[in-house]
Amino acid sequence: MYVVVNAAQSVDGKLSTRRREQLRISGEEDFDRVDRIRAAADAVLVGVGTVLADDPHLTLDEEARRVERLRNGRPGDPARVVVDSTGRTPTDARILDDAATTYLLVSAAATPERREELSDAGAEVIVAGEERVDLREATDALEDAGVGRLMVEGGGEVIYSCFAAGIVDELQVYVGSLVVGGRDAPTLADGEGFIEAFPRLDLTGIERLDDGVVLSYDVGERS
Ligand SMILES: NC(=O)c1ccc[n+]([C@@H]2O[C@H](COP(=O)([O-])OP(=O)(O)OC[C@H]3O[C@@H](n4cnc5c(N)ncnc54)[C@H](O)[C@@H]3O)[C@@H](O)[C@H]2O)c1
Ligand SMILES: Nc1nc(=O)c(N)c(NC[C@H](O)[C@H](O)[C@H](O)COP(=O)(O)O)[nH]1
Repeated sequence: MYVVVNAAQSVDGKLSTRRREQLRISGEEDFDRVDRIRAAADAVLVGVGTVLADDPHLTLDEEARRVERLRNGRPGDPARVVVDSTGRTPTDARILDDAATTYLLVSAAATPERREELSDAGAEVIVAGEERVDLREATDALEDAGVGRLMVEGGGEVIYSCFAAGIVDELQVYVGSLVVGGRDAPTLADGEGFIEAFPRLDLTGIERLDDGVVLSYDVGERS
């Protein structure tokens, strides 16, 4: 499976404010770029923290659907995926509407009753891991379900875990021209943090978009 991570951050590396409210960092041109990455993916993944904070829909806008998906010969929207150990995704979350298939990656910590409620709400529930979701096992299961290209849209906890699991091939970061600050505001990679063997990146592109810049990287070995 090929995994591309995309996020928008402030110049000081924050994905949102310390209140974890959705913050518009991207401009129109950057949201169009995000749509193109979504369109090229078989599935778009977020953490349950993002679902609870933003209630995202994760579908394509009309233009991207028309131009990108049909051109790739794959009409419709990519699947949506939530990393959600205990199944905290609300059954009325926008991500569980019938606009596209939605996989909920839970762990053994999600009760059978909760798994059933989420299946009844329309989710395809995949169990991987004991406490937290085991991302390697879960992405293998997604690959078996036909997901060859996965876009990870955040948030910071999940992006860190994807790097820690060694599953990221490419990173695209939009750096918006603002300072958010706050030691408790989510950053591009939260989690425990690396203290040795850091993921090393090869810078493959720099592009000015709106008032900010898109940095593109291929992900190399940890060292
Ligand atoms: N600017 C952007 O591009 C962007 C993108 C997405 C989210 N956001 C923002 O990020 C914030 C949410 O990010 P977050 O870091 O709180 O949450 P997150 O979306 O990264 O979800 C993290 C949660 O997922 C669950 N989880 C289960 N297994 C896990 C595993 N193996 N690794 C990591 N998490 C696992 C845990 O409950 C954990 O708390 C919101 O404020 C949202 O607006 C910004
Ligand atoms: N690229 C990008 N720039 C931003 O300025 C911003 N705030 C996000 N945030 C990503 C987060 O995951 C959002 O929840 C989804 O972008 C919402 O997706 P929908 O529009 O509901 O499909 N992403």
